[in-house]
Amino acid sequence: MASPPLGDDDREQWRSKLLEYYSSNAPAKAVMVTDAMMDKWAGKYEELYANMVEKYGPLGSPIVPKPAPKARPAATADPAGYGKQPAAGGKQSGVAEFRDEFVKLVAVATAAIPTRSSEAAPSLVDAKSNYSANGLETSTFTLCTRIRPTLPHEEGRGGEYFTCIVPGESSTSAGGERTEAALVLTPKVSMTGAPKLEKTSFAFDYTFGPDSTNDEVYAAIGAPLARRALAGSVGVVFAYGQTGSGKTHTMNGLLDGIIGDLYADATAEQRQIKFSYLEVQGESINDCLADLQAGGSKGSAAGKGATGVGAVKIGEALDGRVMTRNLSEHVAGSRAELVALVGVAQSRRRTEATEKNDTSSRSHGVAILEVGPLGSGSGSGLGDLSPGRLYIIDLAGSERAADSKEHSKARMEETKAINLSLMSLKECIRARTMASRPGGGLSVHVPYRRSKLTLLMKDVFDIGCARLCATVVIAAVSPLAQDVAHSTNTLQYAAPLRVAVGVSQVPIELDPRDPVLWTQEQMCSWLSETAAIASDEPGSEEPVPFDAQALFGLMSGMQVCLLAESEFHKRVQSQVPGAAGGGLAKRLYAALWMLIVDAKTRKRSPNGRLITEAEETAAKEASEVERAEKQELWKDREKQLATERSFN
Ligand SMILES: Nc1ncnc2c1ncn2[C@@H]1O[C@H](COP(=O)(O)OP(=O)(O)OP(=O)(O)O)[C@@H](O)[C@H]1O
Repeated sequence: MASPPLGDDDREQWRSKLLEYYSSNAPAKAVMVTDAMMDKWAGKYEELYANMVEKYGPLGSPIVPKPAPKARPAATADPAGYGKQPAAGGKQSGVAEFRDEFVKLVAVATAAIPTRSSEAAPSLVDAKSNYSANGLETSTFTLCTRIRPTLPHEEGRGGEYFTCIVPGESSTSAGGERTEAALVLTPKVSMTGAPKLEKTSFAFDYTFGPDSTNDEVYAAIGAPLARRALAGSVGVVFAYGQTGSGKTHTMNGLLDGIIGDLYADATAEQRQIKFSYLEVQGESINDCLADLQAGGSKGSAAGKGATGVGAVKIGEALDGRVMTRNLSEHVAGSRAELVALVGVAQSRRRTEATEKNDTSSRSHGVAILEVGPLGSGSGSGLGDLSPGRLYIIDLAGSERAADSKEHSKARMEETKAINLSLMSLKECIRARTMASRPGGGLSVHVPYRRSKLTLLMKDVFDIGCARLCATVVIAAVSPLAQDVAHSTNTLQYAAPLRVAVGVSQVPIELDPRDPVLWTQEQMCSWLSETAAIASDEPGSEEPVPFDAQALFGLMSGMQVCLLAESEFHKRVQSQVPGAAGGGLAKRLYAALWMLIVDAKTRKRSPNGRLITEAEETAAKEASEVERAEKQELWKDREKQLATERSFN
């Protein structure tokens, strides 16, 4: 006969039953059957038992309870923070339900924006030209945004596929500087359930709207950069934004136009155009043309992906220039050759289908064009013009955590690497912007060495960089409400980078003690003096005959600083053979190295002025005095406290 069911007041019998249950189905929890627990559940033992069965299964058939889902840390797949903001709309916000109302509200809001003149965009880069106090042309930053059109497959999809980002009004400052806004009309559903638009305006040097063509973008950005490259300066243009926002479309248009202009130039015959293409994936850099012969013909099998065949090394030279090792350069004799090279390089870039783009670039693609005179002594009449360089950078698109949720582990890692490098790019942009503000300058640290991508773009971020560099940043955005959070994020980060003409440039005081800046004569006289001092040192043999002019006479300070140590030794020893020459070369090279390091680490005030040694010593002494005064004050205070305590 079955024993009668236990009543809730059979405390000890319930205790045994619970112990038996836990020992069978969840042994680790058996210790929880204590008096306190029995007290807590007094009168409700039946309910407690039922809860246990639901959680751990019937007696003798344990089930393992599912752990509570853990929130995925944002840093894993979304370090750029794109996933933090909820997308506009979605089921929660109800934007899609009010689509028709929102479309009407956007139409009303945009009707109020004055129509723009139909003139083509001005040459934006030239408009930013500026001259510093010493009369030298300064580097420029030009900041644009491009709002792509709604794509055919997005038309008629309903829901949140409606436009909410448009070109806004243009305005001209008292100083005559013109800006153009990108207007974000974020759809929101109020607490009372009413649809409303939240307006945010971001100022750019120029806003290219959905109707702007690649030709228009080229005329404003590409043509002036091509002219500058032909004149021997450096230009960098990069686009960033969400995946599928139109970066590749824009950069390809720019590259096509620039190539056309370089070969259409009247002096094209006397110039040599070299092309390289690399892709950056996290910390790996791959040469996309590694297996091609110089003429563009194909060699062995191509290495796809940023490993193996075309692995490129990147670092900084003594004079601060960014140097690449193992990156092939291809001389393109004609426009057709260059177009073919570009085609090969781009076809090798890694692409994948993403939530937003079927052929999404999953690496940062960097096209480098070098434009120089056709070899020395060619009679080109181009003189000693140093080669111009253009970096045309098509960044991989950022993805929100929500958009990458279906990715495999490898793709998640890839997204993480892309977002991390974009995050360090953003940090550099932010720091560089702060440095451009009055009072910012050289005291702001721009962490461009933190990632390979930003190191490659050193000319853009190095505040102390003496090279003339025209930088153009294009913030690429989708116009759709569906993407509004991500687009706002892109605009938000880009907009502060716009710096007014005349404000951005910190006049850099040239350091007369920096050997990189010395003339041939200065370098030769320093080498002669240092060699004489070296041979006067105690223990040195007879003074060694050393003629710096004969060895380094035709070289500028920078050229001598760039010599490899072995080459430096070879030259000195060609004149002073044996151990004496070896010792001299060693001492001279070490002294030169010290000068370079000193110059690189010399302190400057926030306005860029060099701090003299006397000032540095005075500042140090002043801080010692201040510290001593503080210590005295502190001692007085302690005495006072001790007295107060003795009274109490
Ligand atoms: N201004 C434009 N006019 C017409 N079509 C455009 C425009 N911008 C982008 N598109 C189209 O949108 C799609 C996505 O553009 P694109 O591949 O350039 O995006 P992306 O930002 O480079 O994306 P990802 O970062 O994923 O590589 C392409 O089909 C492209 O042709």
